[in-house]
Amino acid sequence: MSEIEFRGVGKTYPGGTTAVSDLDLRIESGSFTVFVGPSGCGKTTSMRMINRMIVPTTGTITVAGQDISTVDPVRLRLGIGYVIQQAGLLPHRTVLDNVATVPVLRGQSRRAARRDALAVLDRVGLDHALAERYPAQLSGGQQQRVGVARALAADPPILLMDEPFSAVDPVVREELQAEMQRLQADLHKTIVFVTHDIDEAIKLGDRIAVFGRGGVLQQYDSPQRVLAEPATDFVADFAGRDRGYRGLSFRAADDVALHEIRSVTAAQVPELRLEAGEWVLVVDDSRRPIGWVDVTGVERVRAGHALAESMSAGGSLFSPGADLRQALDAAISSPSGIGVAVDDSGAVTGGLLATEVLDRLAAQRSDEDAARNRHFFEQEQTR
Ligand SMILES: Nc1ncnc2c1ncn2[C@@H]1O[C@H](COP(=O)(O)OP(=O)(O)OP(=O)(O)O)[C@@H](O)[C@H]1O
Repeated sequence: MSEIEFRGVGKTYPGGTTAVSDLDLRIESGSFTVFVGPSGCGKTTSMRMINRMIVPTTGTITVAGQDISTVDPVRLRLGIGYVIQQAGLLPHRTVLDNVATVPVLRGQSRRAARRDALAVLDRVGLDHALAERYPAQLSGGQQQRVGVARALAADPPILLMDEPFSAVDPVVREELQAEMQRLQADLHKTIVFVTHDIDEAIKLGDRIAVFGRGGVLQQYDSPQRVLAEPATDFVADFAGRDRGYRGLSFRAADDVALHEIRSVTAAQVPELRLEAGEWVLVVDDSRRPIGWVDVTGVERVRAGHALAESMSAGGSLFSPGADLRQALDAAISSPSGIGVAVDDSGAVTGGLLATEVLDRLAAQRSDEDAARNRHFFEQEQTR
């Protein structure tokens, strides 16, 4: 068990800045908790008080029921992995030795620690070929993976992650987020993750703690509830005007209708007879989508231009198990207005329309509103 609890915790720095005010928070063992909020609202300070890098001014923090102010900080930190932005790797040690650092410090033989480190590299999706490189010889995303591997190597029950993915580009960031979700599904660590990005918080967190100015906790709730029922105007503002749209990611899209899509292979494109405004999907031999063509595209191909230059790139795809947000994204990012649905192998299974996705949303919401209002009318009658 590795539950973390803050009771009446405050931190005022020597200069007089109050970074955290009267924080009460219980982080369940095995949960993924995200501290989110704008810059300077005390997220990092709150996180660093968990491993005693920062000492609170008031209040108590317990880990697994034990007041951490009574635990030797070195011993405490052996059970708490820590991942930071830019990975914080030792520049003069190889990837493998970086990952093996803490186990060696804990007394494991170097040979055994290096062997185990290789297994951890597998866990975080890093090729063994990278093991003997130095950090500077890796991409930003690879460095972050090494940072995560190093934190996992000692198999600590708790993992603290301070903006670990904020310095990498958006595509790599999504990959790292997905990797984290996969890892957590396997490992069930108690993870505390700091970010200022509400989308990252919603994606990763089982629970989100939204911090506001002066380090005041505004809401501690599931991502769904932070979006649907913001506790304060600050949370509503921070979660953004498009929080209704973000909330679509919690709605299943399995009942959205799929229509047949008109599709051709690349070889068939020159034969197409299209009206203005008509679109046809180009697929490969395994029926995987390549792009869309309209009448202009077909004319360009006939005039001898390469197909790749004549097509319009497809939008995002709608995969099995995806939610309403992905369904709507697929439809509105497609040049034809038709979202492309694919199966697990990536082959086209049909098309979906934005208007029908919105109809599904309206139907789901009207059921929920009816259920809420029924309760309201019952209350009226019993008065
Ligand atoms: N060592 C320090 N001495 C004095 N003030 C500090 C110190 N560390 C942080 N602060 C101040 O405490 C407040 C909270 O900082 P903290 O880093 O916890 O916020 P944060 O929410 O993590 O912000 P960011 O996202 O920018 O890292 C800020 O006003 C900051 O300037």
